[in-house]
Amino acid sequence: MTISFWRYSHLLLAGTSALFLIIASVTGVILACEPIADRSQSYKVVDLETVSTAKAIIALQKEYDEVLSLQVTSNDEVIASVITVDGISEEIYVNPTNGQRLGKVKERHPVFIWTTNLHRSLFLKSLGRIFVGIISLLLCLIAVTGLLVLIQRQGGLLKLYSKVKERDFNQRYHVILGRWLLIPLIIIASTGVYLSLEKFDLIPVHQAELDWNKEPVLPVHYQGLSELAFFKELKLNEVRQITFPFSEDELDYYEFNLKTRDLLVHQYSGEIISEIEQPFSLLLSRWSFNLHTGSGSILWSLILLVASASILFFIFSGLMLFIKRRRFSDKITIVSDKDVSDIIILVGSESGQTYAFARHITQELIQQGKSVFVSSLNEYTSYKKATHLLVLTATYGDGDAPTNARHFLSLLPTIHQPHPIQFAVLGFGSMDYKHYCKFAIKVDASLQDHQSFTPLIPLEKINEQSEKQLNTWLEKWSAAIGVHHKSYQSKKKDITFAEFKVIERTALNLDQTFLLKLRLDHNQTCQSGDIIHIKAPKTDKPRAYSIARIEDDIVLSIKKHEHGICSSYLSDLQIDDTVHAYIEENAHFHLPLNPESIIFISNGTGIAPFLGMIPNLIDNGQQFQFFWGGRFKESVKLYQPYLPFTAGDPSSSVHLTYSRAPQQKYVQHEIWDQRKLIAARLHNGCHIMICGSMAMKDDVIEVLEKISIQENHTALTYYESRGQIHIDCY
Ligand SMILES: Cc1cc2nc3c(=O)[nH]c(=O)nc-3n(C[C@H](O)[C@H](O)[C@H](O)COP(=O)(O)O)c2cc1C
Repeated sequence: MTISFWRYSHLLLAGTSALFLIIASVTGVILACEPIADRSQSYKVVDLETVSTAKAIIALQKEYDEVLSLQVTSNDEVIASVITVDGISEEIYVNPTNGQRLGKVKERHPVFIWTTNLHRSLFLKSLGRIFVGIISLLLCLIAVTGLLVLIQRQGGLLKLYSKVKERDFNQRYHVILGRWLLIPLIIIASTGVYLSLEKFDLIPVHQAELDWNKEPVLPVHYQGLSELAFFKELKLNEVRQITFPFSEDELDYYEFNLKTRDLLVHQYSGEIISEIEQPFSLLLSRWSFNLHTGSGSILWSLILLVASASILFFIFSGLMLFIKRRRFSDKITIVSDKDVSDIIILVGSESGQTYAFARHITQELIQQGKSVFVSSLNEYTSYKKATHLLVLTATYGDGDAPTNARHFLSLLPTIHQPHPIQFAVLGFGSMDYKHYCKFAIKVDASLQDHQSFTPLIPLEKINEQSEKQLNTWLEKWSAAIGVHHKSYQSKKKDITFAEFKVIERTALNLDQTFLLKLRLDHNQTCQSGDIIHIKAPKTDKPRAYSIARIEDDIVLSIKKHEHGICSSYLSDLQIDDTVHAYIEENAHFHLPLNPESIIFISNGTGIAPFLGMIPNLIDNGQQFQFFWGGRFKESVKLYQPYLPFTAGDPSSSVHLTYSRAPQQKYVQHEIWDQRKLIAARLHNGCHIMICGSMAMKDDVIEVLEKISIQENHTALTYYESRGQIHIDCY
């Protein structure tokens, strides 16, 4: 089973039972205090191993008019039910060696009685008890699935207690507390389930009964108890309860309930008249009770208290992690069901900006009571109830589709729509490219040709995510489908350029490539995968480069182009020079949170973000595979100071290929050679990060597609829709 399966099960179980677990946890904490409070005033005065039952019985009979029973508590205190010489009947703690009264047995505090009722049945009697039993079972499953996630995450059972790699507070302590408290939690939950099953008579009990009609065999000499071997030898520590004979009649016996057996004993001869072993189910029930309530052990009560309180922390930190994962996910979660939605939004996006706009429209429509279904263009299919289709798509390369839209044009003619649908296409692109919004144009033309689709409004193109253009289009489209619209504001922060000091610049290598190390200012937060926009002097447009974050610096890998103004300017920089730039967050290409493993694929300068990510993974002991394609064997030397492996001695997780001599291999060929490993990793939830040229990306995606189908019998779009593929190409 994969980690994601167990993680989803863990999340689902916790999500459905969270409210009740909070009640169980708070009441559990209060109830765990009861044995601790009881122990603060202990009536244990002697070591029970040293006191014979003969001594205790004689002492009690001397001190009181009548003794009905004697009970030994799990805290080694002795309680006697007596009638005093003044004729008062009471339950008291006694000193078993002399029968002296130590204190009256108090009633339970009303707070504990109230809390017990809430904890056991939510004040709903039998129905509540059933409910609580089910919640206990769910807690058991949550703890077990949590343990399985933990075992897989730590790399096996034996590494369960090895160093915790997570840095995020909630994540880190979810794991640390989890591995210490899972066992107590499993015990609390499973004993809770057992006690519930027992309450509803679902545990078979074969209880034999003591035979009161049996006659004694041994002759009676009327000796005192102190002369009878049975009473002399049996010490109080083995006793749970003694019920005294009702009268002095020879056929009235002592009834002894010991730890594992029950006996009837003749009061004058000490002969065992009848004896039964207690059934295993009864012992199990007693253990369950003690383990669940902490009765009898102050240490265990404290562990129960901490474990119960920890449930609150697990719920809180789990919720925080869930929210964080959702926030970090660069895809919109699928809204509603494709076959019940009126409006279908299909997105074609590579770096996630188009999704931001899709998210805005979806939220607006949902707030107005519309049912909306959102997915990628690759996931195009039939829609039973749809009346409107909206396509939002970027363009890449030579007017090509973004990766998550590459199948749309071939899928379109093959799928039959049950009803006519009105469509609109909005293209996202940049006028800097020769084929401005060309893919959106192709999509629009294909939909026009399809008999199921009729245009609602003509195709529009948005240059560089222009908010002004977006809002004008939004007004038109909203009016056409009859909804209100709220203007769109991208969450991009205001751009402020800053000065970055040059710390290091390498010489050009044989590929005309060099590394530039810049110092970050204290206020700048960024991580590997973000983009730096650098403006060369006397130019208007900044150039974008992917960054590696290494401690307080960022490292860029730059290829000097013959007529490239910015790359030439950067290649001439000296130490302590400054560059004018700003950093843009590129969340969709950050290191995924706690991935099972990662496959890094890049060529040329696309290696840059990975120079910061790989050392991080190695530090955390996480699994990775690294594929890089360069031109010559010497090409990788430039990056060696940042890679914790050497070019000549690649470990099994490092795959370097060279397109020129000696072996003439491209990165996609090496990926194909490693297909078994890649397929297995993908299947287990591994993330793939691709950075480099668009041409390399197209070839790599083609090979991954082939591997996915051939080895896993699954289309690559399946892994894409689960957010496992991250692309940042240029
Ligand atoms: C490597 C690269 C190639 C691009 N090619 C084109 C293109 O051929 N035509 C175009 O109009 N825009 C092109 N663009 C611009 C993107 O389509 C545009 O930035 C879009 O808003 C990105 O949306 P996304 O973040 O959802 O992928 C290209 C952008 C990049 C980075």
